[in-house]
Amino acid sequence: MFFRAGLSAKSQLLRVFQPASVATMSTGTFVVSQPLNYRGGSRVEPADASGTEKAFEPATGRVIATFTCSGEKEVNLAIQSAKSAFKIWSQKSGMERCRILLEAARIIRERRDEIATVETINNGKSIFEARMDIDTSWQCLEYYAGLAGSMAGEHILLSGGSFGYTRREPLGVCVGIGAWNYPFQIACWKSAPALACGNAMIFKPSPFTPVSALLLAEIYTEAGVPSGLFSVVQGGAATGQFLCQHPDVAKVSFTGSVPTGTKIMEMAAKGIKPVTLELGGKSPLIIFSDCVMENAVKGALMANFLTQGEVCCNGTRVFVQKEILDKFTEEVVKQTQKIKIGDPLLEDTRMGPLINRPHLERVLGFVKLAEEQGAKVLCGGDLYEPEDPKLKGGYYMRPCVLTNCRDDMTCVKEEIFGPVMSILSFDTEAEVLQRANDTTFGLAAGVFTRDIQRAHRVVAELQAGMCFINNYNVSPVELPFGGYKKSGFGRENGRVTIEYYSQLKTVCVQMGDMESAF
Ligand SMILES: NC(=O)C1=CN([C@@H]2O[C@H](COP(=O)(O)OP(=O)(O)OC[C@H]3O[C@@H](n4cnc5c(N)ncnc54)[C@H](O)[C@@H]3O)[C@@H](O)[C@H]2O)C=CC1
Ligand SMILES: C[N+](C)(C)CCCC(=O)O
Repeated sequence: MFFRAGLSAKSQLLRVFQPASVATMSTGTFVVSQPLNYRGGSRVEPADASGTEKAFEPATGRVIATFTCSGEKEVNLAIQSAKSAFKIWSQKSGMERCRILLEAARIIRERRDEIATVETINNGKSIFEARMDIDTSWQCLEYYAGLAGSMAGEHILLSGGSFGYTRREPLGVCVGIGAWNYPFQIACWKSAPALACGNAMIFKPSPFTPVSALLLAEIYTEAGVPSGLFSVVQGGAATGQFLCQHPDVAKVSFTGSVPTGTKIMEMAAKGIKPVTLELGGKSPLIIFSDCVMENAVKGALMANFLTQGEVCCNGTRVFVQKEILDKFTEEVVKQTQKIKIGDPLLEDTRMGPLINRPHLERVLGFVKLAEEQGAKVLCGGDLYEPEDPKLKGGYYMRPCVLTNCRDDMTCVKEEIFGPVMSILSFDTEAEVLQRANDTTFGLAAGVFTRDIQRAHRVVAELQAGMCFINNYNVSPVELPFGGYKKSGFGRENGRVTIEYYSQLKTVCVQMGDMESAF
């Protein structure tokens, strides 16, 4: 088995990368038998349990791992171990941390295909996309490695030669809680800035996708972080609560749904802990009639069908200016029907299965409801049955384009988190802006137009944290990402995220004798 679970830290250091093992991986073969918790620099079985979970291969419906959810004792042990590691790590200079993070980035790059393969097997996204995710993962580590050495405070002169200065200090033990749609990328987008700032991190993946975070933990160890600095605890809501409520946890960074985000914030409020919340969305994509049609069509597909549509920032409300509605719709349907669905490990597949059966049924339910409410299904929205017999138990559907949509329909108001695009038409810029902003979410938005002034005028009015002009769903790690309104707050990526993983200490220095009111 290619998966090097269970090797000691030492033998991992001696490990030689074996790309041949990746080549032998195919859909329907992978099983994980090693522990999926990572603490103190190695894989461990949790010290106590609050139930068990099964992880699936969505392409086939096979169980690939059965694991124990961590109880309070295990969470406490992980926090203890993180606290010890924090003592060592936080004393290192930024340049020392930089070197280790760069080494981790290098290892991820070297093992890109292997990590992408694991991601595809456990999540279902195409291998083509998974490789892109792994690229934005190592790029994130590289980016924060670069910033680690240049973190600095200010020096402020005061009267009489006195002065003050500020120190940017780490927070301590941070918790990362992830969703299942970008398991490895989320773990990197949270841990890279956390570690760069001198923190330790305990990461809890979604129980649907427990596997790839372990590879990251092993890579950090191999790169030289102190043992315990990055730990993985597995489990669902109960385990997450133990983490969020622990008094020794300094910060929680969460990616997931709005209802869970609310609970996380409530728990953090009790301990006065800062939180970063990356929540859901129902983002607008506005296509003006003066767009470059070919680009706008590509944009609409990128905005809706990456990772089977299971993307928080997807532009699922596609507003098209009336003059080009028919032409645009025809072209979008044509391109959507060409998307190759099937075994996600095949090189030419562009859409794999959804994450699990209940989610597939939920997404199909949204399509049915849309039809009942008057929308017209132009393509897809039904089950896809691959010919390959080993894929029969998988969770596939055809990507769907809906037209005749109205703003009050459920498919236009609620996050579907599946491959379902709703097309709406509009007349004027003022009208589309009002409709685009008429949502409690505010994660992302997109505009396609050739009119440069209109593009900037429109994005200035859009109530969304991440706006795209003439592209969509690209993720340069240099750019901050995060939401407005109920899509959350705090940011991931970009320079600003340093502020979310550090705290500012002010030091006020008296040079002469001090004065007193007494
Ligand atoms: N803004 C963003 O970057 C993203 C947002 N999302 C949102 O996430 C949702 C899908 O992801 P899911 O994993 O189903 O979301 P979820 O909110 O059910 O779970 C997310 C994570 O929180 C954990 N969790 C659940 N209850 C908890 C509790 N009470 N305390 C602590 N942890 C708890 C889960 O085990 C999981 O690891 C979508 O609705 C989407 O809107 C997903 C990906 C990215
Ligand atoms: C990588 N990207 C931009 C397509 C999505 C990132 C946010 C998420 O985790 O859903």
